[in-house]
Amino acid sequence: MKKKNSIRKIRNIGIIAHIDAGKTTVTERVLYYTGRSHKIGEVHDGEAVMDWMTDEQERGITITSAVTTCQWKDSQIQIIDTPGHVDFTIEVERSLRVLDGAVGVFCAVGGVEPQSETVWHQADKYSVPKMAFINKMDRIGADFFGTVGMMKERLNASPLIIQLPVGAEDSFSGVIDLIAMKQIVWNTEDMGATFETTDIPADLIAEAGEYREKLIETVAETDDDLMERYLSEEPIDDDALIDAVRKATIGLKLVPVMCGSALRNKGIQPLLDAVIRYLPSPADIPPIRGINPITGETVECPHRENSPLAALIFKVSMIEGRKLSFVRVYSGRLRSGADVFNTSLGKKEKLSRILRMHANKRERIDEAEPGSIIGVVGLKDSVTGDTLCSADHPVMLEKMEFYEPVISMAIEPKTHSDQDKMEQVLEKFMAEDPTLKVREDEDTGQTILSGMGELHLEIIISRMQREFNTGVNVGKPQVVYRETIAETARATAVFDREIGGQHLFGEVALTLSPLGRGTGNSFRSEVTDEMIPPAFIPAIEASVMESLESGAIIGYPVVDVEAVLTGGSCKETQSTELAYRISASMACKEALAGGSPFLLDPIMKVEIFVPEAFVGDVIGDISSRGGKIEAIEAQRGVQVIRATAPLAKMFGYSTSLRSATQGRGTFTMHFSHFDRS
Ligand SMILES: Nc1nc2c(ncn2[C@@H]2O[C@H](COP(=O)(O)OP(=O)(O)OP(=O)(O)O)[C@@H](O)[C@H]2O)c(=O)[nH]1
Repeated sequence: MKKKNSIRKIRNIGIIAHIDAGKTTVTERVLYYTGRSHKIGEVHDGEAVMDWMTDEQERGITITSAVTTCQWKDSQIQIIDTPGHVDFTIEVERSLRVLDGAVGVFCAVGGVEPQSETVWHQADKYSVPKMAFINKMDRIGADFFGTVGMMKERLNASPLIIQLPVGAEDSFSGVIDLIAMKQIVWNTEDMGATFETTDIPADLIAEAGEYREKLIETVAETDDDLMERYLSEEPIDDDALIDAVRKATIGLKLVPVMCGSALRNKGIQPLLDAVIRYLPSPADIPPIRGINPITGETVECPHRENSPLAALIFKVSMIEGRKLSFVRVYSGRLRSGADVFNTSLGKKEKLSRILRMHANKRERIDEAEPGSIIGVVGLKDSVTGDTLCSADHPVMLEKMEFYEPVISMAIEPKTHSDQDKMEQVLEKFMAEDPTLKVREDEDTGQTILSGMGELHLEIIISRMQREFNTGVNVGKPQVVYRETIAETARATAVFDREIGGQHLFGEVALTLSPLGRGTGNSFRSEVTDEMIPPAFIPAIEASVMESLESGAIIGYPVVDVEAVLTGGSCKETQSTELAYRISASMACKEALAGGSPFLLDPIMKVEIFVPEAFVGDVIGDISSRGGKIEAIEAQRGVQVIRATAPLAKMFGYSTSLRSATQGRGTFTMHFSHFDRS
């Protein structure tokens, strides 16, 4: 039996980093030193424990949000893998929601690079307390203070140096702990598993003293008690200092900075100690709030075992044909074998197993306490974003997001044997990813994949090929449009025919009128019972709604149209549901064609982060793409340009932004709404 952890001993953290800063290597070392992973899988050997998807290894990006639990001293650290690419911002944001703190890993040579700027800003948006680890101190050109400077400049962070590097590049041997005022030097023979704590060498005493003074001064500025003691020159003990650093970190006032070299096995153990010391436990952060779906009231879900259950599914994976849902428990306990209520689905689901995910094994546990992040087997219909709770205390933790797949791509199996595999693999992907849609094109019979962006679909295709050995031919990515009408149009259709020896009759008169953008479609009946018997109205409504799925121009779904059933007739013995369905569909198609139909573009909400000097060029480029600038504001040292732009004009934008900003600009892009471009 696993030792039970008190909630104060849990740390849920994410590691945020620019591609190549060493996130995987740091994570690997953490798993190694915490004793759960027995072999260090170097990234370049393709054996890293976290990066188990082939695609990630080849592309060098991390796209899963799996969680890995490890034990450090008497605490439990749960590492949530945060993906870093813009096309996956929904995944990034979802993982930022379930973690309580983050460690930013920076390369001591490259410093703060654009991609980490974006994720850092997102973490700021979610008020996530952070620490920084300046990695690769062994590399030529490693510059600890330069990187700290960039944290101020580019992230507008308030770094708090709590360690100094000893030596640099080849001679980097360890760190000076400015709180304990000791030197830590790593042994090289045992992969850095052991280290020695010594007095600070004479030649570094002055520098260490100076930085300790700065440390106390900076922390004192955030803490009145400490400031008083500092000003009256009272001695400040380590515990008081640690306590004040912890408060300032959790209060988002300071970012403790440490350093090391993950590859050379230096700096990881103090980093783990600092995660426990300075980053919050679930009990240190304000309780999450949800909505009671029945009353609409706000419900607080404190991290307490005796509160009603509230848990969030933040990722679903199909592993070996089984659905594994990753869940964060906020309130109450999740018990294996128990029924839970899925608020989003409005029904009960059975939990068959709860698994604690370690790097190299899954451990079955009977129950999960508040603050736990675990894998759950048995939830059949639940998807990412759903809330689990108890039926007598319903709560919805996350607003249902409305995903609009905006890019589609036709795919077909390469060979006959790929056909069946393709269907199975797509089914698996859809179970994992609520943003992926698959349908068959009625005219061509091709399978059409739709998703959130170009890269999203590209990754799906390459996973099909590499992980599942399923060959597919793919078409060009296409924008998914919507259709609507510009003016009111009326149509009457009569179905009057003999089918299978029976005479069928139905007459329907329909008026379609344009509605405001974003209203959706609606249906209303104005007919009397004599014109059309009420029993047939639901069938007519269903048929009209179905017909609106396919517009008159290209066949994209029709939106923002009001359909009014204005007339019709019946014949007592001949009118049937089928006849009304057919006539309603005919009338709808005719009215759509007569209402001056036009296409609506997916309009994207674009957020671009750039240094001041490039703002003019970026605005010019966005405007030439038909984009509209909504706001420009300074945020933590960079300019944030918020704009909307039609997706069709945003293909290849990342390349163009990179070249316009010497690689400094980054952006995120989300679907906003459909409109005329
Ligand atoms: N010299 C040196 N190289 C390092 C260090 N840490 C990581 N590396 C190397 O840097 C490269 C990138 O490291 P990763 O751990 O894959 O970086 P990452 O941030 O996970 O990168 P992605 O998976 O591409 O996002 C690898 O070749 C590592 O071996 C370090 O401390 N010193």
